[in-house]
Amino acid sequence: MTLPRRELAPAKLNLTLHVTGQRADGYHLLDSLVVFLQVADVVQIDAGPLSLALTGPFAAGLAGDADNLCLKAARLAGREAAITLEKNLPVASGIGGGSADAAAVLRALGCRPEHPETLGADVPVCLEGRPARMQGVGEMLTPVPSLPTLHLVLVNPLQSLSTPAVFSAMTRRDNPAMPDALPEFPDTDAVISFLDTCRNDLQAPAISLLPVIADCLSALDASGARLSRMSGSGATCFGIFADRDSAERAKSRIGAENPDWWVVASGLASAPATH
Ligand SMILES: C[C@@](CO)(OP(=O)(O)O)[C@H](O)COP(=O)(O)OP(=O)(O)OC[C@H]1O[C@@H](n2ccc(N)nc2=O)[C@H](O)[C@@H]1O
Ligand SMILES: Nc1ncnc2c1ncn2[C@@H]1O[C@H](COP(=O)(O)OP(=O)(O)O)[C@@H](O)[C@H]1O
Repeated sequence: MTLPRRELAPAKLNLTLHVTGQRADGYHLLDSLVVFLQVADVVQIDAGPLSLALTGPFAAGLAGDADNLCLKAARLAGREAAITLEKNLPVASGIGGGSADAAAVLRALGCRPEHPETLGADVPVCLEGRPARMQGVGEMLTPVPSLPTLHLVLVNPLQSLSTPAVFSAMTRRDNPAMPDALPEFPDTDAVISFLDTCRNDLQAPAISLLPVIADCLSALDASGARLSRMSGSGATCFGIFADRDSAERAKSRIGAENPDWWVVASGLASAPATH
């Protein structure tokens, strides 16, 4: 391994998130179409004893403590590493930043642990870094038909929401799964037609706890999104736009009208080079 080594930690987006049941241990069974975005944290690994330095706009949202998922990942890999994390993604926001960071550290260290899910339910899918259907509690991954270029805008109100609290606020836990076979996605219309038949079952409970999420979705709709939805347990919402220009215009408009929100335009990430 040549050092320093730099690895992107792309944001994870749940285009769909069906909650289909609950295990005896309380964890919920999911059926989710997951993609990865160009917007990303960045992990750098240098030689040295295990340490973590934080930079970037959301560094202050994280204590650089032993619980950081970057350090947990290096410990799981059994490796010493001086890690620098550029934190560009808002923390605890439904786009898997912590899981993405852990996966990026494992990729940078060339480590494929047997049980990456011990770091978090989203770590296995982030380690793959490719669009996937994610089932079980995150451990069952199936590759999905290739996706067209998507023009997305992400909106987060920068108010925190606890993942366990959102799961607890669900009124129904045995919702229908996605169809057994996913369709082909030749273009954006095909993606949107399919997504229109799907849901994020955590969206309504998240809005009941944090009503501003409904305002994020309305802002995306009012700015021309062809589809808007929440990702993960929130609070980040995404809109799919017809082309790059309309996505950029929507980003500028929503950002100008809501200066306290995090608003970015992003396409899909390419799959990680190192694997
Ligand atoms: C909901 C999802 C969907 O992709 O995304 P995020 O909102 O985190 O981005 C993930 O499954 C989250 O995965 P992750 O963030 O790794 O969850 P964990 O830290 O393992 O779990 C946090 C807590 O959420 C609840 N939890 C989580 C996952 C799951 N399938 N069922 C649950 O009930 C449990 O109470 C658990 O203790
Ligand atoms: N490197 C990290 N980046 C983000 N969160 C982290 C990290 N390490 C630990 N955490 C903790 O993990 C939790 C989940 O954060 P994150 O993965 O960003 O959100 P989500 O699971 O909603 O997608 C947060 O409460 C945070 O304190």
